[in-house]
Amino acid sequence: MKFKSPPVNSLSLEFLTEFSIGLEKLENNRACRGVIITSAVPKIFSSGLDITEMCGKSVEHYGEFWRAVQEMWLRLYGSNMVTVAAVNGSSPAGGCLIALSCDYRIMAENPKFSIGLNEAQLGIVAPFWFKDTFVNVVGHRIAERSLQLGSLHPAPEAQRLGLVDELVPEEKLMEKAAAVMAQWLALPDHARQLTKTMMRKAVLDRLVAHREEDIKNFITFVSKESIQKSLRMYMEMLKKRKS
Ligand SMILES: CCCCC/C=C\C/C=C\CC/C=C/CC(=O)SCCNC(=O)CCNC(=O)[C@H](O)C(C)(C)COP(=O)(O)OP(=O)(O)OC[C@H]1O[C@@H](n2cnc3c(N)ncnc32)[C@H](O)[C@@H]1OP(=O)(O)O
Repeated sequence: MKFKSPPVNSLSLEFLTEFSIGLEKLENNRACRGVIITSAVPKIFSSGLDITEMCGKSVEHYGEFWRAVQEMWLRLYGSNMVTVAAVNGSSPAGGCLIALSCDYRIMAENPKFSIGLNEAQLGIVAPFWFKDTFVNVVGHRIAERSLQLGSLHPAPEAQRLGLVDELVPEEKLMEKAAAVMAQWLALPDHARQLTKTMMRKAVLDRLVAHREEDIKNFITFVSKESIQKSLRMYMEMLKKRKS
């Protein structure tokens, strides 16, 4: 799957819906045992959740949007397929969540590309299931420090922390991803799938059990005037940085 929503592959409601439908179709296709996720937009894997979806919209819209974010994660993190992220550009916040939800992460070895859960920098809080996914990849201490600081880690640091599994030159990224996929697909599906479920089930079940409460929390949180102000200021900062 190649993300192609220029300029920055931000995860809008429409993008998330299409992504989830795409994953569902592949999941239901018995001929498909694995998926490599990458980007067709130069230098950007995904800029994370589309901030405009969280600014100045109705309570109903926030609810619909957050359900789509949850749905995407439940499908990807809970997928029976082998999932490999070929991270060929920067990947903040929701973009990082997508990579973290895969079975294996390969990143282009460009120090200008960064990845991490930077929510704290926007004045918002990564939800518990973002945090759980992160902890399952890098461990509690690294996740705690990185989340509190809202760190975006340049590719070499991301590899040192275990946030990505390996770095390769950008031109070799897809070749490497295909080799990793072949290695993982060499195992019997049922054994690999049951093992994956065993490792991820508790974290998935926790969101399933608290899904409606999580949506309510998101709506309450994002509707606060102080949070709206932080998000607006962040968007302005992005625009100023450009000019
Ligand atoms: C205790 C109670 C707890 C309760 C908790 C309950 C719920 C939790 C609540 C909230 C959690 C919400 C979770 C959010 C996770 C997220 O994903 S937030 C998004 C974070 N993303 C970012 O910080 C990335 C911002 N973008 C960038 O850093 C850069 O754009 C880039 C990706 C590095 C690319 O840089 P580049 O120079 O190439 O491009 P530009 O910066 O010029 O951008 C082009 C264009 O795109 C716009 N844009 C960029 N990112 C986004 C985005 N994420 N959403 C929307 N729009 C984006 C940018 O503004 C430019 O627009 P233009 O000026 O109009 O051209």
